[in-house]
Amino acid sequence: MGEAPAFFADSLLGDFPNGVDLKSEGHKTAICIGSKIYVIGGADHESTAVIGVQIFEKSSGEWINPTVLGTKPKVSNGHSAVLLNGDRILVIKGNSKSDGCFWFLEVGTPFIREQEKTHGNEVVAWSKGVLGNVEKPIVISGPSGVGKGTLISELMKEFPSMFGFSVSHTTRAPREKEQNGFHYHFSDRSVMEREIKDGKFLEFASVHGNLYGTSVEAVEVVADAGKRCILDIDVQGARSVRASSLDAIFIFISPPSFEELEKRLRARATETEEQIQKRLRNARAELEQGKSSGLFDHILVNDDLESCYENLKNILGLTEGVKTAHKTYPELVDLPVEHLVSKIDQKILINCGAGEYQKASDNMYVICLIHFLLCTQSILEFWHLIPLVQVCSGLVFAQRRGPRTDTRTKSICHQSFH
Ligand SMILES: Nc1ncnc2c1ncn2[C@@H]1O[C@H](COP(=O)(O)OP(=O)(O)OP(=O)(O)O)[C@@H](O)[C@H]1O
Ligand SMILES: Nc1nc2c(ncn2[C@@H]2O[C@H](COP(=O)(O)O)[C@@H](O)[C@H]2O)c(=O)[nH]1
Repeated sequence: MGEAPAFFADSLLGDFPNGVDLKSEGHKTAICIGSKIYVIGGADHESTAVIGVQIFEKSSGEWINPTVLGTKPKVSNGHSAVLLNGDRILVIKGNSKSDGCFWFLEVGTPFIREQEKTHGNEVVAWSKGVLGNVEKPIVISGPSGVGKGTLISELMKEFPSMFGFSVSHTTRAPREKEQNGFHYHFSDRSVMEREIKDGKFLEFASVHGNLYGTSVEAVEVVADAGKRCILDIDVQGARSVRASSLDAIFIFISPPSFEELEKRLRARATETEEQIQKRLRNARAELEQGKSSGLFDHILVNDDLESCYENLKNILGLTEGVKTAHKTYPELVDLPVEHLVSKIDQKILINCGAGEYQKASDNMYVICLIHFLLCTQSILEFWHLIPLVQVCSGLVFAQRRGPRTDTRTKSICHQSFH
């Protein structure tokens, strides 16, 4: 439990407007959700370089230091906060460029509740907002044993509130530590065949003698959680997704050599010798298709795990200093520390105040909150355009980050497979 001055706690027990700026406390903001008050600002209890979060429990009068997941925003000399949908807080840092000032603090979503079970403590999660980018799902393919799952785990560990894994269905038997509903939905062949006929799957394929498939629901569950979806599927599945309406980024993971692939598959010790032979035979075909089909936007060679992971983050625009491609919206603006924020439906109005020779509207911005949608680009453009009609200067905002890449622009990081 944390400590706070008694007069501060007393002021939180009274009525106050959500998002109130507690200037006397060093520009902390307070957001009340049920019996909890989230106080944002000041230094984090672990590092003075990042914005801190504390929870004041009104019923007991206690302060809680939550487990804070995700990349935390650096401290600033002022911010505003507005509650979205009861379980997410939008934090707007003042005195910073508009591409670095929008942050989400997730506080009561299903993801957070799940994490609280694991941590046995209150949990909150930060994620950075990005202007004008639509987050496409990420399809990761490559031969068995190349390290797809390892790379995806790294990504989920570093950005827990940003990405969600699409849990596939399979008819293969579970491995020792695999959990139904988490690693896969393990299914009987007859049941899965019927569900395929019923149109339940976005894609499916027979892989190494078993059926594997991505249900539409698996992708929707991730989208509903406001996260960017990651699919770990084979090349046949990637081709089907490419042909579907799901607009995704396609990444092929290649091994440094065939010998290394075999070594990894054997060292994992999850397959019988017969299965290993089958997977290696299929790997040759997958490597050919991965290199030649023009299906993949990016090919990454997973030689050294750390550098491959860095390359993956570069592609996804997650490395500091990397510019994401094709940012079409809008020009960057400097948001002052003093600004007023209000929320109307899915739009956030930011009033930065008028200068001496300006109209009030000259310094008004509108953010349209766009969640990742399982739909075509044109519908997203439509969403973009609606708020721009009525405002003087358009700031369009997509929750969570992700580069807008040219589809089929091929980048090959590291050396190609030999
Ligand atoms: N760069 C690397 N260097 C050495 N070992 C690695 C590297 N990347 C992953 N591994 C190891 O290789 C093995 C296979 O990795 P992983 O299970 O992630 O492969 P995969 O592509 O997901 O396989 P599958 O398609 O069968 O699920 C694991 O034991 C993992 O620890
Ligand atoms: N087409 C699909 N392929 C999938 C799906 N889920 C996993 N996979 C691929 O299967 C192999 C083997 O996986 P393993 O867990 O048995 O080692 C691997 O290449 C996966 O990418 C899916 O839903 N559709």
